[in-house]
Formats: sequence, C-alpha cells, structure tokens
Amino acid sequence: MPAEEILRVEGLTMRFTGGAGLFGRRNRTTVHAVDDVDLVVRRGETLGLVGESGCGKTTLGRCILRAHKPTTGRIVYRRADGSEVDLAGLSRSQLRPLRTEIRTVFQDPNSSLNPRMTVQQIVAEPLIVNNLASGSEVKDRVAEALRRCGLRPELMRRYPHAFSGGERQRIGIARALVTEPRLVVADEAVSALDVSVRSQILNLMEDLQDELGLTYVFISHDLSVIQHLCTRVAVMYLGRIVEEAETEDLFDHPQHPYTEALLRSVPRPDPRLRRRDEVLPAGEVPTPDEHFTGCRFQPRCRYAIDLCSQTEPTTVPRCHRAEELTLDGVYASHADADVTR
Ligand SMILES: Nc1ncnc2c1ncn2[C@@H]1O[C@H](COP(=O)(O)OP(=O)(O)OP(=O)(O)O)[C@@H](O)[C@H]1O
Repeated sequence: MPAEEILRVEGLTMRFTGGAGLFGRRNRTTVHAVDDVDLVVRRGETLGLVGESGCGKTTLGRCILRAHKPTTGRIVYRRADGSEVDLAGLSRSQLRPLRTEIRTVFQDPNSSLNPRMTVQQIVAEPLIVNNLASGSEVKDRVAEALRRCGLRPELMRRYPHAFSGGERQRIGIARALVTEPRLVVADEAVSALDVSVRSQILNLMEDLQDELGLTYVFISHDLSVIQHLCTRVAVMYLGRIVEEAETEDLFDHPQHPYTEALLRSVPRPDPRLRRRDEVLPAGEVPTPDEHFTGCRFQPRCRYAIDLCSQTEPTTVPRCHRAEELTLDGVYASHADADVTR
C-alpha cells in the first residue's frame, strides 16, 4: 500500500442476518449493510462518507473501528512504524493495542457520556483501560486533552450535566484524543448540536487535525458539513460506494446520478433560487436485503437505460453513463427538468 495511505478497505462486506421470526429459519432476512466496498484513506486527510439514512455509513465506520467484524474483506491499516495490519482478521486481544490508535467521536454528546462519571473519569477511561498511564500522569494527560479541546481543566471534577451541548461534545473529543490516536472516525459528530455551536466544533476538529496530524473519516448526511470539512468524499448508496472524488470536484462536477440528485436535494434558503428538484428523485428506495442484478439506483434514476437494469460497473463512479453525462453537461442542462420521471 502506498506510503501516503493510512487505511485501505478492500472488498468489504457486512451482512446482518435477522432473527428466526414466526416461520423459523426460512423466514430469516439478510441485510447487506455494506456490500463490496473499496476505499482508501490518506494520511492527514478528512475523508467524508455521505449518503441517505440507511445506506451503510455507520456500519462501514464501525467495521473500520472493528466494532463489527466484517463478513468478508480486508481493512488494512498502516501503523506509525510503517507496518501493515489487516484489522478484519484480528482477534480481540490483537486489536487491543490498535484501539488507542483508531478512535471514534460519538454522535450525541448527551447520551454518549456516562452521567454518573466525572469529566476526569470519562476522559481518563481509555488511558486506564489500555494501561497507557497511571497515577498523576493520568490527570496530567486528561488536563492536556481538555485544554486542547478548549475546556478548563479545573472543571474536570464536574459531571456532564453541568456542561452545554457543545462543551459535552468537546469532552467527547477530548476522550477520543487522550490516547493520541492517528485515525479518528467521527460519525455524525455535529448533527446533534445547535447550528450555532456546530461550526465551533468543526473549527476545533480542523485545528486539532493541523496540530496533531490527525486523519479523519467523517460520516455525515449533511452535505454542507462535508463540503466545509472534507478533502475527499465517498458517496454511498445502499451499501455501495457509487462515487468518490476530491470535495471540490464532487460538488462542481458530480459523476454519478445519485450524487447529482443528492446535491440538488440541498434546500436553498432563498425561495427565488429554489428549483423544483429539491427533493431526491421519486421511486421506491429498495431495502438492502433485496437482490440486485443491475445498478441499485436505477429504479430512481432519470438517466437509466436498459443496460442499467442488467449490470452495474464494478469501479467508481458506478454508472454506465457517467462519462457521457458528465462530458455532455447533461446534469447542468437538466436544471429545470422534472425529476419525478
Ligand atoms: N446491528 C444491525 N442488525 C441488523 N441490521 C442492521 C444493523 N445495523 C445496521 N443495520 C441495517 O444496515 C443498513 C445500514 O445501516 P447504517 O446504520 O449503517 O446506515 P447509515 O447510512 O449509517 O444510516 P443512518 O444515517 O440512519 O445512521 C440499514 O438497513 C440498517 O437497518
């Protein structure tokens, strides 16, 4: 794997099999939450994962964190010494030292912080669990992490309820950073916050990235957040990555019809600028437990041709018509088209 890469996901699939249900084993459903995903994360970048609810973003993030053991595929992580390790194949004890290097920031600071623990205990926990520090060093490292996150260390004896939503998310970030990780997976890390606080937390995350040389995988359904923060973006639809590009390219020249639809669905505050297609295209969203022969987006795609119901390209952009549509400027000329087909 090239030196600039910190993570390489290859052919990753995560299936969930449902319970037996009323009719026993035969009634079991299998959800392909993540299906044959390839993904590269480069050192020091922020890779955005974006897509509608249920497309598999969280599941992919949890596979990288090895909170889920993937059904198949590889998750190759490059350690600081340059050695490579496939996280997918590691046992619980083999994963333990890596848990300090790859950390997460949780979505909701109100529910993710234990209300019965002080801030000191919350932030110190990963240090203690992983035997990274003891005695006064624990307190020093907690104080340092809090300070980095813009919180006064004197307040570490207080409980989470004494803090605002934004401050609680700073505590969550301090807890993630206290072990000095290299890769942080942030899943909807600012979605639960008030808009006014959101940009402060995003700015903090950017500053910490510069200061500490962090790499982020940033999961969000919010395109404005993705556009603000990410270097590159991978777009997910029904368990698959359908397009991947540098942020500016993706927003200026989407290549997959789903990306185009996603970008058009962003509401515009000025009603004079509103277009008719500010919703995602109509049509049934298939569930990830259905079997697909062609492109998954084809039932909702206004550009679909016969071929699209038969096969899907195996590389991104996963669209037979991507080149033709992009080159011909079709997306732009459809600005006023009826997207409901
Ligand atoms: N533990 C699980 N057991 C069964 N199905 C699951 C499980 N976790 C996720 N799924 C299913 O996998 C699919 C992908 O879910 P996932 O939460 O990864 O999507 P998402 O894009 O993160 O959505 P959201 O933005 O709503 O969190 C969904 O159909 C979901 O119902």
